[in-house]
Amino acid sequence: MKIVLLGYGKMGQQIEKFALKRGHEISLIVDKDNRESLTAADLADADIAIDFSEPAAALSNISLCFEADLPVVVGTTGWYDHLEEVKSICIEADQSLLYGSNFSIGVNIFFHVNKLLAKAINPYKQYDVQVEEIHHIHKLDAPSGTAITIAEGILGETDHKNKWINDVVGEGDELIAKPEELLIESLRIEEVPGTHTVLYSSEVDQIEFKHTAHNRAGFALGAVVAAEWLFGKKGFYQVTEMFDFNQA
Ligand SMILES: NC(=O)C1=CN([C@@H]2O[C@H](COP(=O)(O)OP(=O)(O)OC[C@H]3O[C@@H](n4cnc5c(N)ncnc54)[C@H](OP(=O)(O)O)[C@@H]3O)[C@@H](O)[C@H]2O)C=CC1
Ligand SMILES: O=C(O)C1=N[C@H](C(=O)O)C[C@H](O)C1
Repeated sequence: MKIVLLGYGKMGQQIEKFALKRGHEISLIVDKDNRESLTAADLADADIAIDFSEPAAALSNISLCFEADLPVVVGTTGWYDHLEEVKSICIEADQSLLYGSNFSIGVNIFFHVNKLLAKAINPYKQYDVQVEEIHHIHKLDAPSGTAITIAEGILGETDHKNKWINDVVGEGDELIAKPEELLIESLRIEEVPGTHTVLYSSEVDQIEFKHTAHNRAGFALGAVVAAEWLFGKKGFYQVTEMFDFNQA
């Protein structure tokens, strides 16, 4: 496939390596030198775009791909307040988009087991639940998209919580969650690629369910595999739809 990379930072550069290894061609890299002048015509020659840019850029990049009739895989997080709006536009305009807060296989298994765990613990009211995410200090959004997906997975299976709230440790006063609120605690530490933990605590014990990314390779390979999966399809998809264990 001829791939356009929208964003050429930490992720864009790793995605390029995996795309080339899997026999694809990078037909255009959009970075700070050409992004202001980019038009739909510049994308005409490509088969698919992969966007790992930044929260404020994702919506305009998606619009440009739709205008160019170009399927797009969106790994950028921090724009999910607009998800329903983008979904409607995508479907009405007969376009193709796949998005995911996390493309690694490990985290997608984690998403699946997280729901099973929440369902199993739901009858036992003595356990309170909290989500913790740790990322590098350059991250622009909080909570992480992955933490939001984890929290939504728990909210779908528990009777004890009705919404998530976010506390960024060290920013302002510490936020104390009400019993019905699911706290997502965000920590920013040096160059951590991404660590997510779900904690169930009772007076007598604690259950910890944790995923630690050692590097960004799993995210980057997953994004290329997602592009291969989306190519030739029409419609609006989430990365979870690529995995058989979610279809049961
Ligand atoms: N879904 C997943 O599996 C994963 C998602 N992510 C998400 O991907 C995004 C990018 O992460 P990461 O690569 O680490 O971040 P980086 O900051 O390293 O890279 C982002 C790049 O996007 C560029 N950029 C800014 N605006 C635009 C634009 N309008 N068009 C194209 N490029 C633009 C930035 O350029 P400049 O610096 O010049 O402004 C920067 O080079 C984040 O939202 C992150 O949360 C990250 C890892 C995994
Ligand atoms: O910004 C990052 O680095 C990451 N972002 C994604 C997120 O917000 O969940 C995925 C991964 O955790 C790394």
